[in-house]
Amino acid sequence: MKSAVLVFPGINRERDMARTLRLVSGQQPAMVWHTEHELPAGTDLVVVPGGFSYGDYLRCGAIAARSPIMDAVRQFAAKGGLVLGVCNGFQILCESGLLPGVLMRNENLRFICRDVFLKVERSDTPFTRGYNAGQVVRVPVAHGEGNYIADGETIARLEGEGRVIFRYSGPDGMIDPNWNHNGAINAIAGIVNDGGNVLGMMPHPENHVEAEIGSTDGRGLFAGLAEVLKRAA
Ligand SMILES: NC(=O)CC[C@H](N)C(=O)O
Repeated sequence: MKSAVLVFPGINRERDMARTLRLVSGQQPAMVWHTEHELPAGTDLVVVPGGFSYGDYLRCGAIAARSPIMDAVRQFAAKGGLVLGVCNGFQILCESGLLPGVLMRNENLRFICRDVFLKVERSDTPFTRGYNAGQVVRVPVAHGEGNYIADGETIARLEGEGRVIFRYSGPDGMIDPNWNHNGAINAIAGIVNDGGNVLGMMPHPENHVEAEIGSTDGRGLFAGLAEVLKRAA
């Protein structure tokens, strides 16, 4: 698995992501600075990590989305390359037009940092092969702007085409406003683009991959990706 982790000023989760990618795939990812115009040759997975790019000024991810490297990511994605965006990475993918919709301030206007439950809606994507459809996983969130929204037509299309991959749920998989900590429409926690090769999600699966840290529930996402890419190689 030849992965590339993008790095922008203010990003702070890139090392957590790189560590997880190395742990699960055995291969060290390339760290790619935002001013680069090209991805390393042979890249088969681009990861846009979490953090506070440009101090969240304007709107989370809005400035990073205009970085030179994002043109290369757009070209990579247009050819079917796999792109994963986590938290600020999800915000950057929305702001760069790679995913529809936008992440607004959390409904309670507070920064929320805690574990949440996620229902995995589909297991037949390259990102969720390590899970079963309907499985509930526990992963952390840490965001101030995780409240996903899009216009009605876009939401209907995402739902109709099965592109909502993760939803905030209760531990039993129940979708209920009480478990939707940020107020996202339809409890949406993660979506894919129309090609199914770009995934954005607010929670941080990279932080729950080791039993010593309390949970390995995030591991399935990376293990599934590593398996898909090993098979393709
Ligand atoms: N952990 C993160 O990536 C946070 C994203 C963004 N800075 C927010 O607060 O919403």
